[in-house]
Amino acid sequence: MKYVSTRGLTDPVSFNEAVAIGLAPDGGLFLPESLPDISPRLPAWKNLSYAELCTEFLSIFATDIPADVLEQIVHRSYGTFTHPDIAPLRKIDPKLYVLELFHGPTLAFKDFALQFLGNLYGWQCAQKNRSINVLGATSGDTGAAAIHGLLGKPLTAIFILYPEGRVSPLQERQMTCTGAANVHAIAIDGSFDDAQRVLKDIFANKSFATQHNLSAVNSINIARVLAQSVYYLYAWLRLPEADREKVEFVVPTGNFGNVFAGWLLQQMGVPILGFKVATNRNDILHRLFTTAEYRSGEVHPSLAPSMDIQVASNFERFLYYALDESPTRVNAVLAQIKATGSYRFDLLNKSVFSSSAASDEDIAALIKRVYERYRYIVDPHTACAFKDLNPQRVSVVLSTAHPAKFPAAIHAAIGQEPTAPALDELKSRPIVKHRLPADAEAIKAFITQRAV
Ligand SMILES: Cc1ncc(COP(=O)(O)O)c(C=O)c1O
Ligand SMILES: N[C@@H](CCOP(=O)(O)O)C(=O)O
Repeated sequence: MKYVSTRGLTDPVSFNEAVAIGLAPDGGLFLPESLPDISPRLPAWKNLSYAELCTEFLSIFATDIPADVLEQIVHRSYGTFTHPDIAPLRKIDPKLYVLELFHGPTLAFKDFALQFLGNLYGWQCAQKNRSINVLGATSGDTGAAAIHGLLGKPLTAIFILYPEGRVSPLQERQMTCTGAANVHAIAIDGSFDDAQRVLKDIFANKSFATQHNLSAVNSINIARVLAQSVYYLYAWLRLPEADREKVEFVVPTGNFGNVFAGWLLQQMGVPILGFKVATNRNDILHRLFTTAEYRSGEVHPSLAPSMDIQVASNFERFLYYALDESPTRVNAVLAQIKATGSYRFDLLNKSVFSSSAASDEDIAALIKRVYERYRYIVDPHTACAFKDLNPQRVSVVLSTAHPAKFPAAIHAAIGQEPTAPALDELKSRPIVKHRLPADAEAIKAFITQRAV
């Protein structure tokens, strides 16, 4: 299987290369050169464990990794999860399920792909006997999960950019209290969008990226997306047949990586009826799916900080398919958005997406309502997904983070503070972080001094 860039100016590369480079040299995002039809395999996959299913699924894409190596990497990655089902699917109402994605080491859905990616990078480094410098941007959870995926790996340094004051205190502690010398948490002045823009600028500087063997942990990396597709598949296989036919996955959305991973699976023949994009007050994608106009705006802090995003990087991947896999058309649309800040699409009637946007007031009310109705505590991101559920469908809400990561918002809504031992132990550790401007030159100078 080869991987092509959404912008069409990069020669196709193998899975290992696409993972190692992260962002395509032409600034585009890698995608499989063609999507397989996996529908004939579904019956045989029904009773597989999470790790077995993941190995089967990824072996279709990671064709340049030996089968036994892939199997070991996958089993090691999900061995760190605390729930035996890895991604338990809980039925909380006749037409409502919650897919719990927070049983990994950092208590957020990012662990699914980043435990895998960390072990994959470890194998690549050992194979080639070379070091890598991993660069990521985070609004809270990717950074923590990437750091914990790479912690203790030899030949590796990790640089994570996050917006100062705009991640939850415990998310910040997960990134800054590791005590590891190869972890560099960099608080920048600005928003997550600023951090992501700087990151893309740095990756676009080919000589710098090559000189330092820069690798990406954000969902610009195709390994992230494919590893995240697996939990949709796992959940779909566990639904009763009658529910499968009506299922809509409801996905708290920021950078569009999570929901895109599910949509991609549908393109491979898994009969999923729809996807609901649940945003917070930063509702660019909700406006897009309701008005067909993409218009970027300013980012506003919210009670669901990891979704405080206006420039959703994986939207480019969706665009590629929506524009008939034509890089020329993708480039033209991106150029118009860059020049004018907006674009009107005529493609949305083809789409299976619906959407919602939750204000901070909504989030607090939804946490309370879900607790009162189901005795179930959801974190502020997951709460967004409970807004305006479609009564005609069976909803599977993706629970993207453990509520203990956001104790203040939960306490304000229901008067309780959920806890988790992994977070409690961080509270007494010293914070080590660096403050830098959201400026590519400043970050590059910092990386140059500390790269391995
Ligand atoms: C807890 C949580 N929920 C939802 C999201 C949004 O996911 P995505 O950026 O893949 O759309 C994030 C950030 O990625 C997150 O950390
Ligand atoms: N919400 C994310 C933002 C980065 O998203 P990614 O999926 O591209 O890594 C975060 O928690 O950092």
